Amino acid sequence: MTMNTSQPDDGGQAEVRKGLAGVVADVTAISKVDPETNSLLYRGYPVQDLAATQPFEAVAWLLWHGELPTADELAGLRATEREHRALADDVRAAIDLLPVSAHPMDELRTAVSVVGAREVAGLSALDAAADPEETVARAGRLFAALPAVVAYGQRRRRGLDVVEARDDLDFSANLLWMTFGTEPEPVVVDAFNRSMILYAEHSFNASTFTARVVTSTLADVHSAVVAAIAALKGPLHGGANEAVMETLAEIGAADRVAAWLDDALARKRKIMGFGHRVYKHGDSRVPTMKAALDTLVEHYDRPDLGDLYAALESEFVARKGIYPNLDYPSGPAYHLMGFDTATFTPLFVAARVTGWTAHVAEQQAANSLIRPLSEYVGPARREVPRRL
Ligand SMILES: CC(=O)SCCNC(=O)CCNC(=O)[C@H](O)C(C)(C)COP(=O)(O)OP(=O)(O)OC[C@H]1O[C@@H](n2cnc3c(N)ncnc32)[C@H](O)[C@@H]1OP(=O)(O)O
Ligand SMILES: O=C([O-])CC(=O)C(=O)O
Repeated sequence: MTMNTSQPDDGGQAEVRKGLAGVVADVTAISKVDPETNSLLYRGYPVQDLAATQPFEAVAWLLWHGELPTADELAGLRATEREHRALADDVRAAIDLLPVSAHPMDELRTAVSVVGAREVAGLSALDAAADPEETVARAGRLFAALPAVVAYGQRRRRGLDVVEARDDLDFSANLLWMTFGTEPEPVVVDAFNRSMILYAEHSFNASTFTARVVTSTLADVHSAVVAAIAALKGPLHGGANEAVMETLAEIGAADRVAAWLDDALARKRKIMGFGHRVYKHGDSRVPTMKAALDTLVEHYDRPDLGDLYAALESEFVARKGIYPNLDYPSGPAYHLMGFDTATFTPLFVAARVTGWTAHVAEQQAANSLIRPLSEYVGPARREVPRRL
């Protein structure tokens, strides 16, 4: 039999790329991650410049439409966002069926399922898929609805009532308001807005790729987002921002870092918030988020947390040459803002839903079913034994 490298099941000649590492799976015009120049561009714009100058809503529009919005377009997006901010009764009822101890990522996954079922009720699966334009319209409504779910989750765990959305606040300030029920301070809103922009998009990461795989079967955008949330929950991906805070709490103080690391590395523990599949010399977004964290450390007068952060970073980088990723500064930043640790990854969802849905629309516009091959390594063909 002729060996054929494109048919690995036939002869084991294919190169297997474990974890698809280094594989270019498709083209995208949404973002460019360049580990060589340590840069990240959204539709051509450096992310740190967007974080310094734009409201998150404008970046959402940029990801969906390819250009920054005009004043009218931004006003239109903001009007839609405000219109769909309230916690819907069916979403609240579904969350209330879950145990209060449920992880908020599970609440969020459930909430998106409920919204999705409502959005496409009465449509066949084929019609539910929709076109990129309708997908972006649905994405706008979902983006607007998620902050109420995140806020309700944290408040429900704390035994507190829902706080109604406020029309006079932008996306970031309103999310903080609905979570804490207090007037958000501008310095906190600014740090939070930057975090949303930095988290919004990162090419073919695991959750975005998951969303594209689901989309490639012609499933609808809410199905793709449910799957993406599931992928993001894992601590090797979005769940790392929670794990960072657990690590910092476990260490406790800067002077305990060296001994803690001796033990953790001896036990081959992964140090959460460090390392990245693409960036091997540092994450392009960390300096911007670290600057936001520094502002919060000063604002809340928590130099102890700043010292602990710096000590773990310098000790781990010195020992392993592995650098922090975005989750490392985001975890303590969200902690200082007052979010429960379990709420951190849902905040990531509130941001990344923009990137995911931009990818869903891009996949729909030039679709091909995503279905790689595998190299079979199980038993050779054999006869089924006769029943005794
Ligand atoms: C928003 C995001 O999703 S960013 C990523 C968030 N995830 C984390 O912070 C979790 C911790 N980090 C990791 O687990 C990894 O760095 C990943 C999964 C992010 C990237 O992994 P990969 O590119 O597959 O690198 P891989 O896991 O093969 O690591 C290469 C080597 O560095 C080590 N390494 C990588 N990251 C870490 C870490 N955080 N702590 C300890 N060792 C690490 C690995 O153990 C491996 O060592 P080995 O060659 O001796 O076996
Ligand atoms: O790109 C990745 O592999 C992980 C990710 O989503 C990010 O860093 O924002």
